[in-house]
Amino acid sequence: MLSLGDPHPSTVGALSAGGRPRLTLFDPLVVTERVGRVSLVVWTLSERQKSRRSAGPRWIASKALARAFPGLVALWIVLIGLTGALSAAFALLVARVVTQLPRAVRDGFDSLAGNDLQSTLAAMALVLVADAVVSAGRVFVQADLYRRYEEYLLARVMAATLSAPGLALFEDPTFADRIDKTAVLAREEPGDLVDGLAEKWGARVQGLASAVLVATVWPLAAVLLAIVWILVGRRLQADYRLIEAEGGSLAMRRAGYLKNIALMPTWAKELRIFGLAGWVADGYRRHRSVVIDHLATARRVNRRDWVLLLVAVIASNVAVLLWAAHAVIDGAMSAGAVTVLVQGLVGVGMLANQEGDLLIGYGASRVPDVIEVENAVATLAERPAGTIAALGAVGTAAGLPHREIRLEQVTFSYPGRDAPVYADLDLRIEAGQSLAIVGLNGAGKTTLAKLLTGLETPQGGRITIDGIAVSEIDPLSWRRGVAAIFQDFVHYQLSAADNIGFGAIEHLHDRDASDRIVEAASRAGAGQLLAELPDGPSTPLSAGFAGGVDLSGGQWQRIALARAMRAVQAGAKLLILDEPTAHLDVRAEADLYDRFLDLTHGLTTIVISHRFSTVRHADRIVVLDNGRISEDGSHEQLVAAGGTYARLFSKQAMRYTDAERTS
Ligand SMILES: Nc1ncnc2c1ncn2[C@@H]1O[C@H](COP(=O)(O)OP(=O)(O)OP(=O)(O)O)[C@@H](O)[C@H]1O
Repeated sequence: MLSLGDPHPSTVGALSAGGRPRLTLFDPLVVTERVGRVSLVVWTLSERQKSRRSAGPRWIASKALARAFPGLVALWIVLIGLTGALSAAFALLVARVVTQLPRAVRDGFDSLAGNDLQSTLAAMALVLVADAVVSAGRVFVQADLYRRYEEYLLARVMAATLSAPGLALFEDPTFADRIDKTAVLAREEPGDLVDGLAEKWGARVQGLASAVLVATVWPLAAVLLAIVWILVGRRLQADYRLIEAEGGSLAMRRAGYLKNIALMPTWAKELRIFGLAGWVADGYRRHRSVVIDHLATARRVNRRDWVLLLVAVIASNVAVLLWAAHAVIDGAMSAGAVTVLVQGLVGVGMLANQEGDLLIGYGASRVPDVIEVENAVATLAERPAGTIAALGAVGTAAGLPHREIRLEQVTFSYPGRDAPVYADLDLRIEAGQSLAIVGLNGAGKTTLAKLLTGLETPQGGRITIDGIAVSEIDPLSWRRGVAAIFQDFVHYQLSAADNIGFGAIEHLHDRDASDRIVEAASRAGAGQLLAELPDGPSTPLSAGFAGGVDLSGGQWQRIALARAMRAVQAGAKLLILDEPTAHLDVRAEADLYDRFLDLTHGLTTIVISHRFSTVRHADRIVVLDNGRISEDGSHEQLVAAGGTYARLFSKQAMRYTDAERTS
């Protein structure tokens, strides 16, 4: 234990039995402290209550960090603690030098006092070396923890969102918001939590070490200063958290969204055409200013507290210094004790440091959402018992359907929507046949495709494939047997080969993969397109990449069809195409359908389309109207029936004839 020479007896002597300074000069402060004590306690409790309410994410994130890397976190805490201890030790040694130096100068450096001084200087050198080593270790461990924590969290985010078995999670407004937030995490720096914690706890340890220094001279002063600075810190923290709680973070998100609109090339066309640039810039400024206003409001609302706290800080520091000066004049306090006291006074203010809090809040803000999404995914992923039994010894859905797909009394509503898309829908789709689904916008055509692929689960009734309920089939196994291209298919900013090869990802690196991709492309009418790309199938499909090209809507559609064809090559037996020819010109569409029967021979195909030139090729057509099947039959049968189909068909046919006449 390092001692300070002999400041203590005199210091202790400066205190009365009750621990109160005997100097009457400080009585007003003590009185003020007593008068204010009750209100300060009440205020502290209410602040604690407030901060506890918003401390959730911080606590959850810190717990996640500690659980993920217990060893590294323990080492990091020890190093932070050591930094504080070493700085306190250094301050004590400085005070010791101040005490020993005059005696050593008086008696000479070979004297006993000189030897004492030399030992103290050697100890200081040791502390400095130890501090350098500990600080370097801390920086290293912290950087490592930062990187590992980010990787760990991003892996959790990706695992959680990617393992969601269907779309239910994305379509539930509560979870859609959460998923949005977790996705944002990938672009942020969640590791800031580590830096924030280091900053916050580093400051606390330093402040505490300084308070201990003050306490070695005057314990009551240490307690008083610590309380005042902690209250200042709490006020600062409450102000920052007020911004978060009262819409500051929402405004930040909105500002971030507008910033993305302004900077993303995909938005560039609309921004210019509709003249939205000014609106975006204004909105961005407005939302940013909300954050600043919140801060200003918080400061205004708490002005009285701030004045009180400032007075308390100044008064307590001045009081302690005056008391020290008085004690020195009285000869009751040594130079060493004064040195310790002054160093402690400066450092104890670190207890109010809240810089880390913002970083912690920033780094931790999304973690509860990640956990919520994980929990929701885990609940959704629980499959009913009997999955394997239902599929028999094979245990796979590949190759199905052999017989039929059947929807029995299917009821389905989207979360947050009152009206069901389907109520008691019955439909039997014969295996090996082509079925076209038509209907007005919003009739439920795409929803049907989502239900058949198991992306959505009906709330009532059941969907069976050869008698096995889709809900009982492993979704991965089922989807491997389905080739589906939705209206909003993904334009992967990757090579054309990857865009097509993703139809059978498990064969992407097969030796004959390139040949199969070229074959799938030519079956989908994209052979020439592929051949004309600057670098053939290896060409990136985005001008944003070196050597890349942008495709037209129709060209993208051919690539998507080629992707479906690649899945069919790999064994998919159900082909679902949602508006497959919407972007194709009339000739390309006719060309595709000339070969369509050939391409889809033996497959169960479901085509959703508004184009009757596409639809009429199907073996069977059903008309969806308000979630019900209103007409069912072949093109000829439905035209002859003279219902909705016939009416819509003749309207479209007339439009085409008019268009042909005028062209
Ligand atoms: N994710 C969703 N969340 C809530 N409602 C949805 C969602 N997707 C679709 N809907 C609603 O469900 C109904 C059926 O939509 P669906 O996309 O199946 O229609 P559609 O017949 O394919 O329409 P379109 O011809 O315009 O593509 C519509 O009323 C639509 O607003």
